[in-house]
Amino acid sequence: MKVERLAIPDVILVTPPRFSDNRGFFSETYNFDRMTEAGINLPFVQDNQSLSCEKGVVRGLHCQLAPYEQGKLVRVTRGAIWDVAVDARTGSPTYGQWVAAELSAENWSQLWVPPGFLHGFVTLEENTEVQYKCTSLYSKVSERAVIWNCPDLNIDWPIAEEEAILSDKDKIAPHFSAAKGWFSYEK
Ligand SMILES: Cc1cn([C@H]2C[C@H](O)[C@@H](COP(=O)(O)OP(=O)(O)O[C@H]3O[C@H](C)C(=O)[C@H](O)[C@H]3O)O2)c(=O)[nH]c1=O
Repeated sequence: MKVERLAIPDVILVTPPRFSDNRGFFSETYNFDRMTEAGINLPFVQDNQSLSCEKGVVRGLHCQLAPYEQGKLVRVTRGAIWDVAVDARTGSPTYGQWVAAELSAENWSQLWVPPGFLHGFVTLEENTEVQYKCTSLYSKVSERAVIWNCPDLNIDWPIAEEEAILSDKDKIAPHFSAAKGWFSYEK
């Protein structure tokens, strides 16, 4: 399995092997030993799947506060996304910095977004299906959001603001300054 630590090294891009033949393909999309070797070693308790019908759908930037902070292992089974992780851990040397990767059904890559990060993506194709494993259960009361195009973060989204398709909730999310103290950094 290909493993790449991104510019924020706690965020890891993995690409499991895919075995093709005349019938199609087979892939172990999650293997505990291989993911542990790659540095993704928290237990998962919930699988999520979302379908975004249009190109330009933006979901995020979201997280859940302790004790429900979530690590997420994100993959795309149809279409493509530009997946973003923002370091929200107060005291981190990369606090307020972001990394991104294109995940698609074609490249088969998965992104590990650790607890303490905000997560969001924009779809690059219509009818994009995203599946992700979470290390904590959903807790509506623990959910927090930061506006996707926050000027404090300066994320280089591959779409114009006017093209973004957002939920009502995401349209009114606060700036990143609201995230101070949400998470703390442990070396
Ligand atoms: C996240 C979640 C949502 N829901 C329900 C709550 C709403 O009735 C409905 C849609 O939720 P929401 O609009 O928050 O879905 P997204 O905008 O895709 O949120 C996700 O977007 C970004 C990319 C994330 O990383 C998070 O996993 C998550 O916040 O699903 C549940 O029942 N369980 C859940 O775990």
